[in-house]
Amino acid sequence: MTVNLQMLGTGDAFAKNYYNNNGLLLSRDYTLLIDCGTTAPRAMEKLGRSFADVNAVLITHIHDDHVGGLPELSRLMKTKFGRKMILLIADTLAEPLWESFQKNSPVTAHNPSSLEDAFEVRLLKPGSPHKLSTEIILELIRTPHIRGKESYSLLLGGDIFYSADMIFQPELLLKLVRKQGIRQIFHDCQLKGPGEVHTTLSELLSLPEDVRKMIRLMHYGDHKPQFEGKTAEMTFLEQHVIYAL
Ligand SMILES: Nc1ccn([C@@H]2O[C@@H]3COP(=O)(O)O[C@H]3[C@H]2O)c(=O)n1
Ligand SMILES: [Zn+2]
Ligand SMILES: [Zn+2]
Repeated sequence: MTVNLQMLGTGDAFAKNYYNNNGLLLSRDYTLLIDCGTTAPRAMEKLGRSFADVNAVLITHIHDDHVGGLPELSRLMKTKFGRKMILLIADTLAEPLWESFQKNSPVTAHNPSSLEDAFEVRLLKPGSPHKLSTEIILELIRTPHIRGKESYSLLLGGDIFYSADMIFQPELLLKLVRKQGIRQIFHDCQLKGPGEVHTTLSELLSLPEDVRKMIRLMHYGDHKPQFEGKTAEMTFLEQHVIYAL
């Protein structure tokens, strides 16, 4: 049994050469879209994929590069496929997501009247494993990004960590690897300048070698080519490439 990861994009919020950092978790009987930023519909088109083949969309936090494509996704599902997409979201994020959804929606006569009108909403409890299919089990872990706003990274299958946008958390990463048997880490990475709300490359380089070996970098800026060969054992996750997990 194999689960694959294909990123629709690996760029940060301002990247022009990369689509937003959104991913498809692909298994034999279930496809999960992780985040749906403004560029997600275009990236799906570019990959020749259809939202009709996605079983659910999971949201990590409320920033446009992670949720800006949801109004188009909802509209497409209703008009083209006559149904609603399943939306998986931490219970605490449902209200702020609805506010952002309304802000990102063009005004039409058929705008949804609630999040439940736009999606089949499934609220997830952070800190508990959720079995989505025979091969996909995930848990939301709250991680810091913007002060006062909740954001959730993902534990996939108990041995993979997929960061939401987050401030560097070395203790968490060491605990996941040393105590919880994590063997792969997909991490957001700000390559230049102070991190502020993201983890920087310098911070990730300060981790021990055995942890660095597990890390693939994502959510990077357009200057990424300048950093090839400068990330020690860490490798860049490339958009559109299919990785076996
Ligand atoms: N100068 C900036 C810096 C950041 N931002 C927003 O902050 C968000 C941080 O998380 P993100 O998901 O990378 O998206 C960033 C921008 O929306 C912004 O809008 N302007
Ligand atoms: Zn982001
Ligand atoms: Zn963010």
